[in-house]
Amino acid sequence: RRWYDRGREAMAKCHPQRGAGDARENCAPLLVDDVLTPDEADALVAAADASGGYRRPNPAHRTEELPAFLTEKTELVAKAQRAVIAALQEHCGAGELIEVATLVKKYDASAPGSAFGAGLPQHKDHGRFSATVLIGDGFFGGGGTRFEDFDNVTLFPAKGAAVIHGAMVRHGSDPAQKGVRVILALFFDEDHCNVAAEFQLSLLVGVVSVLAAFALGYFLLFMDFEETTARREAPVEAASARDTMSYYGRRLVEFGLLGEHFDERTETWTIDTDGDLIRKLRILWGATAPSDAPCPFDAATVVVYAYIAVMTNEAARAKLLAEYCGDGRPGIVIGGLLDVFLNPGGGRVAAVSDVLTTMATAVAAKKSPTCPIA
Ligand SMILES: O=C(O)CCC(=O)C(=O)O
Ligand SMILES: [Fe+2]
Repeated sequence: RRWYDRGREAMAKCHPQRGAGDARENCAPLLVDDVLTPDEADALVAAADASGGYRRPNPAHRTEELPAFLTEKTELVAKAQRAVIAALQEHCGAGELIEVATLVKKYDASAPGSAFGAGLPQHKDHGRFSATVLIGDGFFGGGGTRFEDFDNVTLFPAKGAAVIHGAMVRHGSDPAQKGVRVILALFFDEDHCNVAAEFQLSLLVGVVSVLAAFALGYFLLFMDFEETTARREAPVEAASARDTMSYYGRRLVEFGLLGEHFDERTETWTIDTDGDLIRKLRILWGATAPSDAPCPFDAATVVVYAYIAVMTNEAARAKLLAEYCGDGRPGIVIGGLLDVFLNPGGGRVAAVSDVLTTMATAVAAKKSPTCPIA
């Protein structure tokens, strides 16, 4: 086999992209019993509590999240993954799956916060397939996984059982009225889509490298040495920027978009411009772009859409609009992202704000955004 055959096969298999008609991502919800025994579920909650790694992604929600992928994978998490993957293969026609994200989530009805209580508004997930394993059932009232797209059917797995479904099916958890509900949330995508994304990236890197080689040759032929020396002495602009940590920033961090660039102590994040960010955004774009997105693939719109795509619910959207458009300072966070990404040296803030304002207005009006910068 030629070197690129695997990548081409993966691309063919991965098509259509998420949101473009792969029926499996709309796979109907199903209860799967005995993913873990009740004792194993208790042990997993105890291990999660002992890790001390819980974070609150949104102060308005009484929800704490422990990104299990940051901790050592326990055998219990691996067992749950094997069981739900087998069920997704049987029920939804899934193929070989890879992990997109794995989280332990704790919904505590007595924790401070008000917006949505101890639950999650309706949303779609990352990846193509999702599973929620109930591991802590010390709650009363509410607390089921509700599926808006399926006549609001609400499923209540027993402790150690799971709900599985396609990631594009809208769902959320009704707030627990009393006590604490704990789940293991598992998100998957097809393995060949990962291979396809890597292959597309390698092609892009190849093309860019050839262009860069030509540009370098041209530069070496014609460069003006004196001017270059002068430039080298000019103060070096930092190729990164800092911004105030927000809920959305946290989501980006959690989904691996900003890597290690989050400083817990100062609650600030630093955006890298080394290409890793855009690589991940491209993969995320493939996994989460709105299906009616009219923009052609374009670096800046990818950032905007990726950002909007992580805001999977009404509350988050309202918060975005209030936070970034309501007070006359549109787009601080996303503006910072775009500005750094497009122009590490600075500038371009006004253009960036225009992009965000257009997008945010379209989102608020529930219209599909047109492409302001393509
Ligand atoms: O808690 C639940 O029942 C659903 C969790 C969920 O949808 C998620 O974590 O994405
Ligand atoms: Fe979900």
